[in-house]
Amino acid sequence: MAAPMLEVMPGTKAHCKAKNQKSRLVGSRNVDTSIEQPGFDWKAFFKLLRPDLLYLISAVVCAVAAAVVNIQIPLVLGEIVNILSSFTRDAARDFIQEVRQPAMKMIVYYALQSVLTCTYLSLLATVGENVAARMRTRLFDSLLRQDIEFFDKHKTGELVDRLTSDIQDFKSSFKLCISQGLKASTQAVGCVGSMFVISPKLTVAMVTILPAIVGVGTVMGSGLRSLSRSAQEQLSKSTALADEAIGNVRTVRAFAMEDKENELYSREVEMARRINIKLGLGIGSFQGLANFALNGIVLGTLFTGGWLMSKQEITAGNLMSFLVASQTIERSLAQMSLLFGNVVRGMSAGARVFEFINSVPSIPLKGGKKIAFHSLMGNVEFENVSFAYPTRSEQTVLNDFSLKIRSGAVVALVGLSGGGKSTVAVLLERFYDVQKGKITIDGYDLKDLDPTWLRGNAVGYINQEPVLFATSVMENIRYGMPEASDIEVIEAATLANAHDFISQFPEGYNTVLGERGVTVSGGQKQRIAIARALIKNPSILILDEATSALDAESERIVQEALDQVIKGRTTLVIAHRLSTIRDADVIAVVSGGKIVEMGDHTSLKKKKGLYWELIRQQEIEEEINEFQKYSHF
Ligand SMILES: Nc1ncnc2c1ncn2[C@@H]1O[C@H](COP(=O)(O)OP(=O)(O)OP(=O)(O)O)[C@@H](O)[C@H]1O
Repeated sequence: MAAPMLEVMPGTKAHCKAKNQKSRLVGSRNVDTSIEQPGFDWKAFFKLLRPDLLYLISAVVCAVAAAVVNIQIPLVLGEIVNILSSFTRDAARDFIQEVRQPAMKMIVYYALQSVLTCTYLSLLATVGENVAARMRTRLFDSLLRQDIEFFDKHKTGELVDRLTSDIQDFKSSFKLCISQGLKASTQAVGCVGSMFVISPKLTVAMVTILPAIVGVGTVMGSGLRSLSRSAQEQLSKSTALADEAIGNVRTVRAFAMEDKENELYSREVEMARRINIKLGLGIGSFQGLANFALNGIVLGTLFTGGWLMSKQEITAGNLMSFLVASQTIERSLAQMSLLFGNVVRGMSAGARVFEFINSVPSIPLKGGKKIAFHSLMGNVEFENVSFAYPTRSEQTVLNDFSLKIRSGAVVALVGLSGGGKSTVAVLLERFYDVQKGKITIDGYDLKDLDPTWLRGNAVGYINQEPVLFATSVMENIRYGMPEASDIEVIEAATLANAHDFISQFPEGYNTVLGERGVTVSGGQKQRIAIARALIKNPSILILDEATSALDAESERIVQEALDQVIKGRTTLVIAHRLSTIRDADVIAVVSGGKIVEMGDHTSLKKKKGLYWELIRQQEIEEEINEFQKYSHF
């Protein structure tokens, strides 16, 4: 019977657009500022700072000392002005003689100030770099220890952003805070003190208006802080998007999605731009208002000071000193207001970094029982396991799932897509903990076994798309057992049917693979991955669709390698192509998170159940493939 045909007229466009066309960004497009932001963890920060405490204290002392010297300068300046003005009345005295002492004092202060500035800046640079490096390594360490669930929730770009720009922001804000903030605040306080000595009346008049200015500043500040957080979140989002597109550039190219990706990225960047402009306007207004207030103070000082001078209460030199001191305060406060935006940014960046540093995974990497190699039999059992992925807790993937794999047996899991086969594999690796029931190896609950031992020694995992690293073939295989010798690497490669093709590379085992191993074919990549899993000599092997991404010839070669390596090991094979599992001791058919049929190939085929259906389906697919292959003749 002829298949019904869809007639397409020339020039007709098929419109199959979804009603609400969505992108891969849906659900994460808007910055939700209502989400509670983490507070800055001072305790964790001081812990990081502790090794450099001596440097920091020295830097603080030098910064404060430089500020104190700065406070002295207006006083000496006042002294000089008083001498100068006395010469307008009585010019017969020796000017050099009288001005020498305050001038020398001034030179010493200037020299001291530059030495102190150089010292505290160098010390601060050291402390800043040390703290940032410590922060980076702690954060990276903490990220690598997080549950797999954590990586389901966070995008790679977002995490990389915390490692790079957040730490950079925090470091520069920290350095500025000490170098400029501390210096400026000491100067401001010190100058207020010396102004009080010069003229209490004038100082009191000036200081009374300060609380109002500080109050307005605080209110504006808290608004700017939350805006700054939103800006950073949004920027992380756009970085995550770019990271995903660049990291998967082949898929982007294959679907000709460059323009679409660019459009998506531009949209996110546009949002970041808008928030940042808003933030810039906020910081600008803040600084503008601060400048206005400070200039008002200068004018007020001149006015009040002039009035006091007219009443002979202060001298011209005193007013000069007062003005220079008030200008130093002005400069300091202006510096502090400039610093403000930076500190806001730095604090929220730091809070975000500490949030991840402090995040404790529910499955620790280490701790628990290790079964000695010679007594590890490899009996695996799933006992009434129920499981839902934490990010989708409402969807039960495994429902009262039970499966027993005796030591050395090859058990194949087959079934419809989405039935939960790969989930069985990731649970055996303990990437997630089950919510009900238990999984045991040789009778030990997986939760009582050391996870590092489990993944590093007991279980070998090979999946459909193994990821290799951008290093040599030798190092990629050694990744399975870092202490392995070159000979052991070659032995593993030989067992995995990989030695011959590796030897044919001009640089053999030293050939460097591209990022994620893009410079080798799928079949070669798979065999290197098999060697990498084999080198740790695991007792239990999981082959998750290990050959399904390969063409027929590569599949045959890789299958040959796998046949070799599964011998004597408990093996869980997850497969779509039923032809690859004909040698399995037991075939378990999974559907709806349960095993619905179990037996060997012949018995299952006789039952005419789901397995039989799958075989029929595959035969039909193979027929269609064959037909398509030759249809062009
Ligand atoms: N990390 C995850 N977070 C949330 N849900 C997931 C996750 N991984 C898989 N799922 C969901 O769990 C269900 C089972 O997926 P699983 O990968 O185990 O199926 P499968 O039988 O191996 O399918 P296939 O044969 O297509 O690989 C699916 O509905 C899938 O969408």
